[in-house]
Amino acid sequence: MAEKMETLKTARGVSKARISGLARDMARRATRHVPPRFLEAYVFFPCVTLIFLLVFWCSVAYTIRMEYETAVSAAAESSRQLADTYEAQAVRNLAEIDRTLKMVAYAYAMKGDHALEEMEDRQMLPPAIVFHVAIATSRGEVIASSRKLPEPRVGSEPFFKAMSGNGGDALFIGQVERNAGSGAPEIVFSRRLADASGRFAGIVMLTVDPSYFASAYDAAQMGRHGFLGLLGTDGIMRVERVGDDISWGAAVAVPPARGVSGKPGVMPWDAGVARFTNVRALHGFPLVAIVGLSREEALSRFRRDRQLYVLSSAAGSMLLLVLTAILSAKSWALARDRARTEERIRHMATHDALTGLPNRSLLRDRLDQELEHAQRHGYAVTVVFIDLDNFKLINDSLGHRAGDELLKAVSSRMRSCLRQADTVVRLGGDEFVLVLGNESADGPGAYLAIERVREAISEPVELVGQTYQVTCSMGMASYPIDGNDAETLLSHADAAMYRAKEVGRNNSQWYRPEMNARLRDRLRRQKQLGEALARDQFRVVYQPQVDARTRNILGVEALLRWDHPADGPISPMTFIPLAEETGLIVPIGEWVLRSACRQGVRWRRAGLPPVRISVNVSARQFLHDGWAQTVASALEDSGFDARHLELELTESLIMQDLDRCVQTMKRLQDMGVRFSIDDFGTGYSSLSALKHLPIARLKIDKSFIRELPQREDDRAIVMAVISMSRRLNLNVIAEGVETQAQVDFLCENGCDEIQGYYFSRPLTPAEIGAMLAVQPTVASAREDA
Ligand SMILES: Nc1nc2c(ncn2[C@@H]2O[C@@H]3COP(=O)(O)O[C@H]4[C@@H](O)[C@H](n5cnc6c(=O)[nH]c(N)nc65)O[C@@H]4COP(=O)(O)O[C@H]3[C@H]2O)c(=O)[nH]1
Repeated sequence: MAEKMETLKTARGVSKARISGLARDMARRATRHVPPRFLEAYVFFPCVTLIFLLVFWCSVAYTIRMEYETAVSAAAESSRQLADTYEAQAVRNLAEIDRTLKMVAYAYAMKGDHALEEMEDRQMLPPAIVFHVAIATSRGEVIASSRKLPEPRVGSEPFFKAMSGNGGDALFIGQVERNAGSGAPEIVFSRRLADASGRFAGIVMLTVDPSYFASAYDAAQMGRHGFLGLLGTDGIMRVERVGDDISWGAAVAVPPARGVSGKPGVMPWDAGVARFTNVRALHGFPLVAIVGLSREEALSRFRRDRQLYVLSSAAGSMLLLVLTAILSAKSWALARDRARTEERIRHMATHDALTGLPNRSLLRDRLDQELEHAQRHGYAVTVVFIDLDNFKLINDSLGHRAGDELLKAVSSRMRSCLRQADTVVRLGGDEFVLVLGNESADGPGAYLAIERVREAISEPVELVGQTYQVTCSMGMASYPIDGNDAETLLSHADAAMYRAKEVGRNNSQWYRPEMNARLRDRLRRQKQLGEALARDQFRVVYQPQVDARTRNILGVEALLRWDHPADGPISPMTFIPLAEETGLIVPIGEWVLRSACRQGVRWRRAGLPPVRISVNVSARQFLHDGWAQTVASALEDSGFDARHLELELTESLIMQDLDRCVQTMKRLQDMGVRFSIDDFGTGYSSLSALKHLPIARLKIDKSFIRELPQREDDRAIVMAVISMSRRLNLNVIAEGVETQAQVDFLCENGCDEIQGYYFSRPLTPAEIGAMLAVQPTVASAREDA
């Protein structure tokens, strides 16, 4: 039974503890699986993407570089091959021209003036459409020409002058000149003619259009900006061709004999256009062949490919960046949600779900921090244990929802009357702990704060439409006086709180060393109390309630006794509050009720007159669901007449929840059960409320009887209660009557019944049986019945 009670009592606490345990577990698990920050997808993806893009663009740059070098070397190679071809072609053409001049010179020596005519007839001359061959005398008169047009005199021409002087017999290649007759540009190749004695006899000339030497220009290979040219070693360009443009006569510096260019550059004849240029000195001729390929054209394909490559790579990179951004954004959102969930779980693990206050698991952290701070700066820290006095009752009677409302209200009041730096913790149930830090060791701060909290808690609170007042018991322990560490301070504050409860609730107690021993005792008692029912250590004694006039026993009050095997009899004043607090009063009270009912039946069966039995009922019992059912079952099981059963309720019990109380009372009244109000005068019963209650008797508390008849105010109260009962048509009984004077006073003032040591102490059932057996009549009891 005790176990069952403990289970009932802690059911909510356990489930809350289990929830917060679960939350802690979830928090642990959640944090255990959290990857390091750099492995979070929203960091990892961009990093991997950036590294990938870096590598990718390095490889793009490398590939472009390689492509460029391939394109450059291909262009250089192409330029070299073209130069080879051009060189060979130019040398062949020049050699042909020179051979023609030599043949004409020979024929002139053999045949005289008709040599040219004869060679022409024999088709020994190159095609006249391109080449013109002529012979001039030593005076410069043209005496034979393959050209039909009359040849001008050439005596003044530079080539003639050059030949007529000491020119030797080498081939002379003139500069490009305009023909005096036709105006067409021409290059004159000439050789010296000598007479038999070797004197200058004239010259043989071959003129050709300079474009003849540029005809090798192949636009398919050289593009529109390729360069093809023949440069005289005298620095005068004989012909140069760029695309379709042919020109001559430019004076440029003569390049090295064999210039091979692997790289593009701008040569003196290039007019700013960079080219892959190859220069070849023509063997045996005073000429240099030049071939140049425009860099722009040679690398245009590479440039196109490069652009395409860069654009497609950039597009790919952009796509990748966009995808990464989307993934990262999603992952970031997920991570943020997860972080919020973790935060929520962490909060759940460290805070109480109902009140939002820090819970037990955070208490140690906060307290340790405060102590560390206090040790460093010489401050005091006060730990306050708080337990609401009537919480269990309100929770049981008004329901959990009202209990929750009360806890929330109390929590926010406590929070609002403390500093931000102070900690308010809900341990579970109706237990709270305050940690008041930063107190100067001898200042009044903690006292004032504790008083503020006590007052705030006891402010009236509205629950299910009614106003209630809740008080609390507080226990305090301070660093450094009462302990140096969290463990000690908490246990000392707890012990002080228990002391506050013992002293009578609604008060606060500072820790004193002897409290610990008391607390240990109390816990031991609590455990023993839980086992007492099962070990059959309880018994019930009965105290007679006698008629004030006739002194006949009208009823008996059932009073519980606990015979502890080791400690002897234990007073109900000690163990009943403990049983109420732990909830054990419910099964214990039921046992008393059943015992009393059974005893009543036993007396009847023994042939004794019927007697009223009053049973004390505590609030927790009475407001417990199913109490009426328990009474009905006790009556039925024992067969005791309900009309002889009286339940003693206290004023405070009734006032806790008047409506509910009235409801239960009415149900029991319908069965025949009666009620008396115990300890009348000690509470604050509303008289108008009493009028509506199905009450048979008022019991004047013994505290008003003790000093009767001497004390005036007690006299006044007793008389007032008796006269009020008269008016309300209620029976009055005085308890704790010990003296004749008290009896006289009560009788004189019309008290109906009397209970007290004056007549009898509480007795065993057998002793009561014996008393009843000798009693002449039990008129009142019978009347009542
Ligand atoms: N000084 C003095 N005292 C007298 C005199 N006559 C009777 N008493 C004592 O006064 C108490 C009367 O009970 P109570 O007011 O209901 O007060 C009771 C009642 O509140 C509680 N109690 C006892 N038995 C039960 C029980 O079965 N159920 C519940 N709920 N409470 C119980 O324990 C309290 C104390 O019970 P007890 O120690 O038995 O103390 C009894 C009784 O022994 C007298 O002339 N002078």
